[in-house]
Amino acid sequence: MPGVALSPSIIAVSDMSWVGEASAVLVVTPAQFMRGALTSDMPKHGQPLILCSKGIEAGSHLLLHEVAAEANAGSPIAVLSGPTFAHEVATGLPTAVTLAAEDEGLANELAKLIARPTLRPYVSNDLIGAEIGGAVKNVLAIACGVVEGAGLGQNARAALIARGFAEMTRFGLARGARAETLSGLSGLGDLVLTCSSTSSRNFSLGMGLGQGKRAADLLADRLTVAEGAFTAPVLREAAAAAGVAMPVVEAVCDLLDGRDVGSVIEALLARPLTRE
Ligand SMILES: NC(=O)c1ccc[n+]([C@@H]2O[C@H](COP(=O)([O-])OP(=O)(O)OC[C@H]3O[C@@H](n4cnc5c(N)ncnc54)[C@H](O)[C@@H]3O)[C@@H](O)[C@H]2O)c1
Ligand SMILES: O=P(O)(O)OC[C@H](O)CO
Repeated sequence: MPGVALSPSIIAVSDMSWVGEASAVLVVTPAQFMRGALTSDMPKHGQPLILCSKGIEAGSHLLLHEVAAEANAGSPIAVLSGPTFAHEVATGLPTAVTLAAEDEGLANELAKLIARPTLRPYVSNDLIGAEIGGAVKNVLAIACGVVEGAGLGQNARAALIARGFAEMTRFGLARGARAETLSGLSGLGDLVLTCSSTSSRNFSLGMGLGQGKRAADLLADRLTVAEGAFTAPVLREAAAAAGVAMPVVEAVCDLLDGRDVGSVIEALLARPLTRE
């Protein structure tokens, strides 16, 4: 993040043994590397792990708090998620987030540690809901970027946000999330943010797909992660396993697999009419 100075209270180190000095650990590797980072690299001192990454593990279909519990048994786990473009948080623009932990006492303690005059955490004990909102919205943001890139209009984007939220809710409820978490900051809040801005890496990946570029070329050019590209195929499998229909997610998978935009949109619109 060029041009943004680190707070003097943050010390950047490359030696993981420093983790022992911390009162809590923010875990921020891309989702698919979280198990590896927690298993092999990190000394285990039993401090709370605050998971900030958004995704579902490939193969196991586990949410990241489940991955962390397996990789680092004994550490208390919390999830920090919500509408948080990093450059806005870093420059002190007002931001609100969900901070979830099974033990609400822990969530309250961590909220005090993390809160700043312009960063306001709301606590929850619904880890599943907080994680599913963040993981699913990344895939839906790709879809909204496609709409922008292909010039499909603002009606289409609003429809995708609303129907995408219906998919997020169906999948979340099937996996044990609470509806009010999905309609809160970490679900609907983050969905609205990432579906409306080119600051989102997922949205901008979708824009490229909508302009007819190949997913492999777009991903090869990136310096930072667009999690939705990795979550989409995992989510498609996990939704099938849970018996949940997610047509927008399937359409994103088809586009990432190289199908052309016109035929994917046509197929999405040609599905049988149904109840809202
Ligand atoms: N950037 C944001 O605005 C933002 C906001 C909220 C949540 N997130 C989530 O945070 C996570 C990380 O996002 P980011 O923007 O920091 O991504 P990034 O790609 O900029 O950085 C990820 C970090 O993980 C490291 N890393 C990459 N591969 C690794 C591996 N195999 N083992 C260990 N470390 C590895 C990278 O060196 C880098 O320091 C994602 O899940 C993202 O969805 C990002
Ligand atoms: O740039 P994106 O699409 O990864 O979005 C970043 C954050 O998840 C927004 O909350």
